[in-house]
Amino acid sequence: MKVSGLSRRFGTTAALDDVSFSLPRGQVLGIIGRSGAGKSTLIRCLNGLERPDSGRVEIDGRDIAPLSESALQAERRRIGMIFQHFNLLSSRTVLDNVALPLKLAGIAKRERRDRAAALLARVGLAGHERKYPAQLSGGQKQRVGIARALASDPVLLLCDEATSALDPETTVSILALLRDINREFGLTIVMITHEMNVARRIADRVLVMEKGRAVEEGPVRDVLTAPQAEETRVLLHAASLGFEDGEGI
Ligand SMILES: Nc1ncnc2c1ncn2[C@@H]1O[C@H](COP(=O)(O)OP(=O)(O)OP(=O)(O)O)[C@@H](O)[C@H]1O
Repeated sequence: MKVSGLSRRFGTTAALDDVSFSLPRGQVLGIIGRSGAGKSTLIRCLNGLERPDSGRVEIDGRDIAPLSESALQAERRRIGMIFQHFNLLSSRTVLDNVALPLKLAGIAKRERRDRAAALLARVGLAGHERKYPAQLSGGQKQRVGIARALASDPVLLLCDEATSALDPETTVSILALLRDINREFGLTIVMITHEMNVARRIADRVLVMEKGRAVEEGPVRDVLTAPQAEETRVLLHAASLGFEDGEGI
């Protein structure tokens, strides 16, 4: 994936200001920044929900920024997404939640049920197929979210604060699952988080955002051990104090 010169303004606010980075296929990128830094706007540009004012978003060599709405919809099928609050359909069973993207893609019932069941087994939820989301723990709900995101066989998985609603132990198990899936499927993952410790556990590379700008980008080890930007040092300091709610620092 390659992002170049991405900018997006809302009135006088530069939510994204000339952001560029690239990520080799199969790697995990952690995007870190405080509240308001531009992380959500960036991830929305990566899945085409937000149109940038300028710049390119190349996924598998194709710029998605200028695509028509219908072309974008097709492109979005290759991009999986998981969310902080899971976004599951409460009136559908776990199996149906995972099978839904396959239904929308026109896959026959038998096949989509088989594939959904296999994905649920892969994320550790065999035996839970007929339950409803309300009967699951937060970590189990996120496992359903991950299975659903994988259903359409994506080339890119976007994670929007995917562990922020989970307790520390569950966070560790979800990050481990995402790391396993990254390795097993060679899936490229972009994860936005306000927690340095989340990036530390899973990312190959880290991008630090501040006020719409990418102030630092590099291999996770370099960024953690020899931070170049003041904002990176502030975020690392907050993490070392075990105090990572971006509102407070
Ligand atoms: N639709 C919008 N209309 C107006 N301003 C917006 C809009 N979306 C984002 N902004 C502004 O752009 C800036 C970046 O917001 P963004 O939500 O991308 O940051 P963030 O890093 O994701 O923050 P958080 O961690 O709180 O979600 C903020 O100043 C925000 O107020």
